[in-house]
Amino acid sequence: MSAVRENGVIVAIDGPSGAGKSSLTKLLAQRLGYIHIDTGAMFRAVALMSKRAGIATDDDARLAELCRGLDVTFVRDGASCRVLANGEDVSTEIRTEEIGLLTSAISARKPVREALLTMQRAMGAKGGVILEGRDIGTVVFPDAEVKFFLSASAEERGRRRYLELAARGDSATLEETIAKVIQRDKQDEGREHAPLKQADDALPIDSTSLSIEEVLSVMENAVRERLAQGDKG
Ligand SMILES: Nc1ncnc2c1ncn2[C@@H]1O[C@H](COP(=O)(O)OP(=O)(O)O)[C@@H](O)[C@H]1O
Ligand SMILES: Nc1ccn([C@H]2C[C@H](O)[C@@H](COP(=O)(O)OP(=O)(O)O)O2)c(=O)n1
Repeated sequence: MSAVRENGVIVAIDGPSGAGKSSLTKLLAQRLGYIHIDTGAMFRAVALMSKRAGIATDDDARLAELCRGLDVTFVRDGASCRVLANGEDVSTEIRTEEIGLLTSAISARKPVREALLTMQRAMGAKGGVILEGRDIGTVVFPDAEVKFFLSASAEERGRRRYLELAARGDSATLEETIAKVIQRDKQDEGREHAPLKQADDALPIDSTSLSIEEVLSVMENAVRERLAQGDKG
């Protein structure tokens, strides 16, 4: 394991859709005073911009060009965090189910992964960060000091998404939502470049029957233990 970096350790949180990555990353970052990097939001921003530009999901040349001209940044807004694509606040627009599925397809393309990999490494290099995504512990920061692989059953993840959608007034059924979660798992696990998979040295957490508080406590303890080891780790 590498020594603790300038601003603290790097924490990697990977796992499938609906496992609780975003919620836990946000809470853990608050507890530790760390920066939260939602890499899914970065891929979502690319997907949104590609849709607006009418780029086909397999047009690697145009996707590469799009990524070259795209700057994705995060700005804090009270307790929440806004996502800016070339300065435009796209936080709400990137969160639809349609963009979620498109993102899953776009994020399988090599030029998109390469462009965002460079951005993510630059954002996290000094430590004091938590990155959440699919390939943080395996590809982006294989030397991250603390790695979690957060999962839950597809039924439970679908149920959580369904509740979120219903609260937003969306009419999707529970069955449809579970089916979409399973479809996204297949796409994310089956792709050639940086597929979703658990790093060998990640701590697996199955949140199916754990509360958010319980998961947070496991994660916080693991990070604090690593910090207490300091440079000896
Ligand atoms: N352990 C948990 N128990 C119950 N609900 C949870 C748990 N973890 C997350 N949730 C809820 O599930 C939904 C999806 O969580 P989210 O953090 O967006 O997952 P991900 O980022 O992995 O897709 C949210 O509504 C969140 O509040
Ligand atoms: N590091 C990452 C993060 C997300 N992705 C892809 C795979 C996912 O299907 C989409 C959307 O990810 P996001 O984390 O925003 O999705 P959920 O909130 O888990 O539903 O992006 C990726 O390939 N690599």
